Amino acid sequence: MEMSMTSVAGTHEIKVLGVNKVFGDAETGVVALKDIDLTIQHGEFVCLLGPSGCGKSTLLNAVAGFSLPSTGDILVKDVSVTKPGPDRGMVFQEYALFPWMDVAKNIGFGLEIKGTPQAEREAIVERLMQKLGLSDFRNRFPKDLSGGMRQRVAIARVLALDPPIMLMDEPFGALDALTRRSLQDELLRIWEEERKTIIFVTHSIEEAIYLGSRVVVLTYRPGTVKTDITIDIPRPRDTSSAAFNDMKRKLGALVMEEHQRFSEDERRGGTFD
Ligand SMILES: Nc1ncnc2c1ncn2[C@@H]1O[C@H](COP(=O)(O)OP(=O)(O)OP(=O)(O)O)[C@@H](O)[C@H]1O
Repeated sequence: MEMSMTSVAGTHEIKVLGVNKVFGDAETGVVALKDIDLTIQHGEFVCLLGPSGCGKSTLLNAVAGFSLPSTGDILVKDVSVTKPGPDRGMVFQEYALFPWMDVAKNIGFGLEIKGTPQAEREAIVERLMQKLGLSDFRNRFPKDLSGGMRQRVAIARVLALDPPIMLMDEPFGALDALTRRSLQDELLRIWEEERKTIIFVTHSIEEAIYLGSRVVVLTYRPGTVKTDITIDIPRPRDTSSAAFNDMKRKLGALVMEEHQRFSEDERRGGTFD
């Protein structure tokens, strides 16, 4: 499968402007994010990378509108984010499926709430089940699915609402290596076909380089932008190529610096959790 690097860049979609986030008291609280500025264009695949506690989820949740910045602003298409909205779909690591609904119902649930007519709803669910290889599992319940299948359902459920922006918080973190790679490939295919803007949180340097058109490395507390780098390795990316490994070394050194700060904090019995 030939994949090009071309995304429909040009129009900015998300602007993070001087964002700070403090949990707790302004004086004594945890500064999770400090002076974050980012502009993300339509069609970019941005990976947020960094060790535990550097504020990746905090930043993603702020873009999602789940937890707003203490100061600064986040704009989506020039409109300030104040709450979650249908333009931003979130996929979590923990699947977040409804255990009492089968696969087809889980995928169609958001459409049902939205009042999409049944015939249209069924057509969308059908298309997504085919796209994600779920057709044979349509009547299964989440408890009878593997982790990889559950995550496919979670992705299909977000895609059903067709948000231009997908926010993904370590969605493949709990999967084994082979399942993870096949879901990464499916996500890339969907990104290409559906022209989504994706912000994807990961701990994994290899995953960030494999997926991202851009990788943003955050520093360990307070979370600031340490590096913001375009990944222009041609797709499909060969993880054993020299270019891939050069990038891995470069980003690995940067992430390691932050990981050491995290470890020192941990040794001091630090305040992280
Ligand atoms: N609700 C909260 N109350 C207090 N502190 C919080 C809260 N949420 C996050 N933090 C703190 O903010 C910092 C950033 O947390 P965040 O979860 O965003 O990091 P992360 O990079 O996503 O880490 P991980 O990869 O472990 O999820 C951490 O030090 C964390 O302890």
